[in-house]
Amino acid sequence: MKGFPVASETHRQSPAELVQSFARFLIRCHSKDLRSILLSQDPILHYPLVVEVARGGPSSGALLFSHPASLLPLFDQAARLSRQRALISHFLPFFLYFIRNGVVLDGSKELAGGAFPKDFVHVRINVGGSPLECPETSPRIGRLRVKHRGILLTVKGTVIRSGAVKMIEGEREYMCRRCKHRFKVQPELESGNVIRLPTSCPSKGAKSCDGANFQFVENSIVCHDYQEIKIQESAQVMGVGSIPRSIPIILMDDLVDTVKAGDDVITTGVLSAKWSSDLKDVRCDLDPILLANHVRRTNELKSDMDTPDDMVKKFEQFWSDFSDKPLKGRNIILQGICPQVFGLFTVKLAVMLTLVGGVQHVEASGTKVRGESHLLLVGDPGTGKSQFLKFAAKLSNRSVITTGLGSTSAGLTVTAVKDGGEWMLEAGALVLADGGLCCIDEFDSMREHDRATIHEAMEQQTISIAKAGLVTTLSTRTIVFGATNPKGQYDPSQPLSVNTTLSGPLLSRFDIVLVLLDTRNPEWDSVVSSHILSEKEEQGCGKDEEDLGNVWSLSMLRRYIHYVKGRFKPVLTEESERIISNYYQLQRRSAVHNAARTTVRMLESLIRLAQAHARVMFRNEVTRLDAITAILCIESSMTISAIVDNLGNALHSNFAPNPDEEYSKQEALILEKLRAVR
Ligand SMILES: Nc1ncnc2c1ncn2[C@@H]1O[C@H](COP(=O)(O)OP(=O)(O)OP(=O)(O)O)[C@@H](O)[C@H]1O
Ligand SMILES: [Zn+2]
Repeated sequence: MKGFPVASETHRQSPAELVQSFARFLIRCHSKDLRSILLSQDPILHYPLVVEVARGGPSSGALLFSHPASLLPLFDQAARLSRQRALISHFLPFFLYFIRNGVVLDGSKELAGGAFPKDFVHVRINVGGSPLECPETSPRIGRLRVKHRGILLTVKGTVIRSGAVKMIEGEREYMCRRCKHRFKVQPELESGNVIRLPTSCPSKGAKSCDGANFQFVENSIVCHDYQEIKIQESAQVMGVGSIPRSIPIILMDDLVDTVKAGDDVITTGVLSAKWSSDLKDVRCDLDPILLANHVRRTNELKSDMDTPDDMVKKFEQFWSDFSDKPLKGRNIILQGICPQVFGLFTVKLAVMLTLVGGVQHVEASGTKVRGESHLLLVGDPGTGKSQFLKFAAKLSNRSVITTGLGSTSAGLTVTAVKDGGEWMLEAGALVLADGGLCCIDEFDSMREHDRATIHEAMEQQTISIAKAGLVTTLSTRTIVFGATNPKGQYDPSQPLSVNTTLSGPLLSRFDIVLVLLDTRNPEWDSVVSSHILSEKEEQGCGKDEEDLGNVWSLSMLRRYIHYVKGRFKPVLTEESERIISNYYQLQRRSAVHNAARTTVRMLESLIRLAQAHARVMFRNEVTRLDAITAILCIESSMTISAIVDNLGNALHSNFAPNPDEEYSKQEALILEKLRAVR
């Protein structure tokens, strides 16, 4: 950062000199920001002035890192001073004009040129990409220790709780009754923002005054907007078995209400401590708390997986090798899903289509139709459901694994909790998985309060809440992958809402519902047992991870899913549109159709699944193949009366030796049935 006062200089300078050198730096490197603050209309708003440490050498940040508490207020003072200077340099032309034309300024608040003086400018330090982003200054939350107290730190995490925005007193002025010396007092964070008066007069005049009687100066209170949030380190960056730690953070002024529960944030601030609330017979502790100087939301930056060009070329080469047998190519990719589980082709296809998803769009009426698909596995014990949940979580760049009860008091959606006497909103699994995948085992064990909110969360992808004075709407653009056991012995003659404790409307939110019935099929059992005993994975994992001819590795699958989701926005061809609409009409007409399932929601599911299949096939166009495959997925979903009756139990579905030939037979069958719809 050219012109930024470096450590050696600043150690020798007095605070006043420091303010001057900071002001010179701000005018030199941030005059545009200062000018835009000047020209903003609202004179009492708090304005952030973001300073990028990355544009300066390590020494410039080092001082700020070690003495933030003393330097940051000087930096704010410098911002005000530099704003005044910018104010002057901005108005010089106007002043000269007024003088030349004898115009007298009436001293009104609005100065010439539409600028207003601003008293609240806060310098925000962005350490992104700078040497201050090293482990010592950017430790994991679980690694914060006493040695970090008082230094400028940067921590990453997900907002799990957010409190109400309040107002606190930031400063009061008093006057010594004896020597009339005026001084300001700030609240003590450690004792819950209590303002304590000094025991004796703090004046440093020639004659020391030992006055202890002070008078409050009217209208000298400076208030600040104030909000407490809590962030938790992402479980994904930790090793298995470690517990994600959390830390409360204080947001003030322009930082309040800038983040919501579920957001991924990078926060720079000063680590301090606060006495825990004094409860009877409970030892008081000093709880760490971070006083935020700058908060960056990183939700949009979530996908940190860029696909290098040589990888894209490999994918393109793979598909040109399989141009004549596309489904053979597709099945090689699918065999990389949960390779330790033998067969279950239908489940692996459904998992892939769910993770890839369709294209979100907004209808003419303005309603947003979600692009994310949801998948539910209903199966007997020991059919591999949890294996798929865990594997799917590893395939997503953001995922939360939980049970229907939820792993925190917030459950699956969101709840209001009392924390240190404060009401705060606590984010549940669906909010924490926003933009990613939420795997929910024992899905039917969901608590009542979640059953009501999960409908909105899965379809509108938002959760509106108004509890304890906290009113907000949180986003849940989350893929839901649920697993549950049937209630007692599965009865194929009964609808799913009877075989599970899940209501029709909730089941209709799932694009695919697969039932894995353990029908004790002897030859299937022998195949699976020899597979498990031989410890070999289906067709063995490719020796060379990069060789796409073998079964794909987990990291290759992750890259592929991330890449096709970002690159392709598949559009339906006329033929695929006609096939999907004919199938939908056929289902609507079928005598035993399941009303809860054959709704417009099923049509949207078909479109999403067909788009997802087009993406898996590396295409930007939804063809007949994709439409028919989407129909076959819905047909295997035991929640409707299938028109193709030989699809059989998803648990015993295996990979066909010649999938392209197998598919042509199924396609002929489906098209035959659809011909009847005219
Ligand atoms: N088709 C299969 N091939 C290989 N292993 C299998 C297959 N089906 C199940 N298993 C094995 O059976 C064990 C049980 O699987 P898992 O725990 O996923 O079952 P589940 O359906 O989640 O059971 P529950 O409903 O009780 O949680 C796992 O070790 C899994 O690898
Ligand atoms: Zn005094």
